[in-house]
Amino acid sequence: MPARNPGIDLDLEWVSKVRVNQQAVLRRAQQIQARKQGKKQWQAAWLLKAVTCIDLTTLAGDDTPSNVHRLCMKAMQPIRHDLLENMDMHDKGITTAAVCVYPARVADAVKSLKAANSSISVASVATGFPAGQTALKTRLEEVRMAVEDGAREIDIVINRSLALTGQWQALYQEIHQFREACGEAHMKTILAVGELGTFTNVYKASVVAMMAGSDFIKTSTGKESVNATYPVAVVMVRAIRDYFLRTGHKVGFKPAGGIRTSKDSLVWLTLMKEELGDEWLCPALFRLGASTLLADIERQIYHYVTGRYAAPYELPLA
Ligand SMILES: O=C[C@H](O)COP(=O)(O)O
Repeated sequence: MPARNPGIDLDLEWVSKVRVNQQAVLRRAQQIQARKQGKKQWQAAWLLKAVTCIDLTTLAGDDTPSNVHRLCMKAMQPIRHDLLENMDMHDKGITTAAVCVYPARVADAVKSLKAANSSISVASVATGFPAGQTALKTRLEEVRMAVEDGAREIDIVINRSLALTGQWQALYQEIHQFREACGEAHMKTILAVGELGTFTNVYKASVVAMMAGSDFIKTSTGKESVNATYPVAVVMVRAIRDYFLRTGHKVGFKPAGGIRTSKDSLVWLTLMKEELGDEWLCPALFRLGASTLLADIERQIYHYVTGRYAAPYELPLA
């Protein structure tokens, strides 16, 4: 893991001067999407890289200890052993980066992973996920409880109301308090970009979140009507780059919500490589928040190894 982002004092001058060129952002996003992707073994290698960056997620009202247990087992062995063996990758320790669950399920995930002797991180959403519309005291307590239960990563949601009304100082203070409540746990800050209205607001919220000490900035909860899109990602990764150039602190990026296909994952990796460079292409600085993406990646790997697509019973997924 690179050194954590300690944050900096709120720089309101930087925030107030931001203007985003919408046409340029849309053009850049189109260029990235249009890039030709590698085939065969190159594609398979990129897909395995994507697997190692997944926060394998379940965030459903009907989550139980047993489906969280299955999720953990899948995170530990994300691709069928014989397929990895065929690619000579079976002894490379390929797992997903983390599992991501609701706070009430953290203890279940920690227990399952510990029993299996796994060091995969448990991440938990918190702070009134997904809307963030509960009292600050409650949101802070939720972070502390998830950490106490063993979460090593906390995905907080921002108070969109503060961002939409331009209360950047109040937003900075809230995020700063969440960071303190996280203690040693890494903090990913979810901007819920689909509810921020403009690219300019997305850029402003990104830099405020980083100034307040976020280790990652994350696009979405997966519950908004618009989640991770490439144009919005261009705005966020440019903010990460600007923050790095000004402060020397590296902040990670996590697109999440609606990322379902292998092709999507390849475009996300391309975006990171082209915008932030190879250094950001690792689980310490890049995550894909996804509940169903892994199924498609495993299917594509199966096809690469066997030359045919698997029947549903051949690749059971958690
Ligand atoms: O943070 C992760 C997202 O909630 C997952 O969204 P998804 O179910 O659309 O993959």
